[in-house]
Amino acid sequence: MVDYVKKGSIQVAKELYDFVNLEALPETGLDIETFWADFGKLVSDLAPKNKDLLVKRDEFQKQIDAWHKENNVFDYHEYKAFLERIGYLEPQVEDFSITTENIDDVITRQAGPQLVVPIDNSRYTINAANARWGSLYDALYGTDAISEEGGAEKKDSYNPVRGDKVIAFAKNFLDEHAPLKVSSHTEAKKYTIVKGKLEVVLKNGDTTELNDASKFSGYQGQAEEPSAVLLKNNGLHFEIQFDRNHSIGKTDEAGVKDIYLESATSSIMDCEDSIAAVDAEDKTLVYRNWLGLNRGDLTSVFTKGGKGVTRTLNPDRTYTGPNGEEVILSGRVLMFIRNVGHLMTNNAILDESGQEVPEGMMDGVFTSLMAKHGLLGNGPLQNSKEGSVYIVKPKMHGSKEAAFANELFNRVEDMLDMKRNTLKIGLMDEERRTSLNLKNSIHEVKERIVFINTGFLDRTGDEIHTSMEAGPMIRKGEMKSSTWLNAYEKNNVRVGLAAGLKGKAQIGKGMWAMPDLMDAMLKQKRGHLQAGGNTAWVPSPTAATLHALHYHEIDVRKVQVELAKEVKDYRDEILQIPVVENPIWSAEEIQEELDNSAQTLLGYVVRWVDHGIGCSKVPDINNVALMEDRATLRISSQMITNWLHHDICTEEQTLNTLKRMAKIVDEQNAGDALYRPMTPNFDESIAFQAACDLVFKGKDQPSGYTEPILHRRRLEAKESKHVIE
Ligand SMILES: CC(=O)SCCNC(=O)CCNC(=O)[C@H](O)C(C)(C)COP(=O)(O)OP(=O)(O)OC[C@H]1O[C@@H](n2cnc3c(N)ncnc32)[C@H](O)[C@@H]1OP(=O)(O)O
Ligand SMILES: O=CC(=O)O
Ligand SMILES: [Mg+2]
Repeated sequence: MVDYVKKGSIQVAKELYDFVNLEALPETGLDIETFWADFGKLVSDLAPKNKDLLVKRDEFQKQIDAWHKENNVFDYHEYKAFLERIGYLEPQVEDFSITTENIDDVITRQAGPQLVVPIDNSRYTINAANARWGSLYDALYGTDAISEEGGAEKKDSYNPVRGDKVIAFAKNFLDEHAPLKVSSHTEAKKYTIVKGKLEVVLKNGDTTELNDASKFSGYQGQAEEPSAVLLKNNGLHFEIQFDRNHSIGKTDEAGVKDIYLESATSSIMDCEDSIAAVDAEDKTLVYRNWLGLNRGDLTSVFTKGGKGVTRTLNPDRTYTGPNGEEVILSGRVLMFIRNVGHLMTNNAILDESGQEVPEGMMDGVFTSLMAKHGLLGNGPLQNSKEGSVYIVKPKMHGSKEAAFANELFNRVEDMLDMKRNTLKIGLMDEERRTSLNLKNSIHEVKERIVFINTGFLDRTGDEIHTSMEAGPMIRKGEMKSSTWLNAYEKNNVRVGLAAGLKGKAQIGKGMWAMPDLMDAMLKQKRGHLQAGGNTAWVPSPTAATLHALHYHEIDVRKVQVELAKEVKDYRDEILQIPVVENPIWSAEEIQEELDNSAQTLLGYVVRWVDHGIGCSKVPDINNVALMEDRATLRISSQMITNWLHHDICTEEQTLNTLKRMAKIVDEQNAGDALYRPMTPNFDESIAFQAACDLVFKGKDQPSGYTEPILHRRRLEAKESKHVIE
């Protein structure tokens, strides 16, 4: 039973109410009574509009379903005309340019990795905030970016053969991006600063300097024996660090102990798909962490390797510049906060008729309130130098929903006494109706937009669900190379550039969802920059450091200049539905696809429902660890639902597959003492029931979203004490 406090027209769960009154409102200049009265008014004014937008989504889906049922023979021109007629495809607004102001340099002047982190985990969240800088040596040594061939295996103790490979890679990086006039960094014996210039004494006694002296940006320590030299390339910094007493530094003739890269320039603190927040208790934790991040005083105390660790936010980094001036660089990422979308409600607050209020409205108000502490400088650190708050809004369908977000943000600014457009918006392009109407959607938020991003995972889920009645979908692995997806990626960049995002806003690319495959990421993720993305998502700080290498290789500003010349309307390609007309899959192929989706689905859902963990590394059937979140779950559940609906597989086969895979997932988790197996009593496992719901009731889920089922089942698990803390 939730303990509520009645406050005017609304009821607020006591835990959240106390937190807001005692921790969040003090020092903001806002009055408690006025705040809650304004919140009640906001809900009564905007909740009905929110509801109407969701009704519109359902109406479109019903119309599209009916059209496919009536039109067995697909005629593209008729299909498109139908989408225009019902308003799903909107008439496009005239050309325009965005006018956002007060944007931090990270967005306007830098291209770099964007790290996403579940905000309910303070340890990871602080780590993400500090991931602005990362050790290249560690990132290479600890991952498959360096192969184990030739005796370079990772061992319990330091393996010098592997270490040498790491150093060779890193010195090559220096030669590529801060080359010397003569010779190579591998030949360096000493680095010194002479008359504001970097001088390098070589092993043969000669002295050389940087090919491009302007890359030298500062140093730490003494000019004649610096402890770090700061360099810059393509707008990103890196440090060569020296210590002749360090275990690595003493093996290097120049005393180099590491190379530190500016890594994640920005980070997304996620209240959405990577967390499980279903009630006031969970939401309070989320908001409390965000408050600490904005004040700069968030701390996490934990045990690692048998040792107690207290993790705090890093300070800025200070250097002496080439002319003796002080140079200060941020020690932390620029933080965005991803709110939830317009779909869900949460029982943390009830409206005048006892209904749960829209969770997106709660997030809008509370995440902005917490950020106000940063704007006012209430703590030791500040996020934005420009006085802006960066909110990512996911899962919006079309321009009317973007307009609604804008209206909500206006109202929140008024309520929190913030200047108009203090709240910036990152618009996720991850639903079909937004991709098709992207220009109009950007137009609705043109004074506050700071990023668009192709959330291709949710977008794939929406692709499957929207065209559920069109036929059986191609296999999951084929989606990435399909016509619609490639056109969607290109369209996002093209529309963004045409709307003037270059130099004003990020054009972001999606997540690298294989956190352990760093070699593959190094080989593939430069494609995001070549496609015009000036940021792209990574799942971990290590991935951020390695992905940063791509931004040294490629100057995205130049790529964007070229891409901006292209004039093309991709919407006809985006509308190519990825169905198979005459499926000829063998029984083995069908079973393989089912096994694959069922395994990752169960592996993710069991941790969500029983443990409240919203983002997990789950092995697929080939034992590759995949990052699973609600968006990947949306794909796997909708995939199976689609094949069931089109009789590619049977209910019995699917249930048997789920049961068989549950056993495998149980075995994979056998080492976890807190794990609650799904087998053999399937009926008693709430997690297994959730998985079945997602698949067998998947067709009826709004836009194929997984949140309604997950939330309901997690609440059930919490109530029945099936929860594992
Ligand atoms: C479609 C979408 O919406 S994508 C966006 C949602 N996805 C995400 O947010 C992905 C975020 N990533 C994660 O949650 C995690 O990296 C996972 C779940 C994928 C893997 O987590 P784990 O199995 O614990 O990772 P692993 O054991 O390899 O590494 C743990 C270490 O890395 C750190 N770490 C891992 N991921 C992150 C992260 N995203 N941010 C900060 N630190 C991280 C941890 O803090 C920990 O270090 P510590 O012990 O010093 O604290
Ligand atoms: O939010 C990201 C996605 O791919 O979905
Ligand atoms: Mg998404």
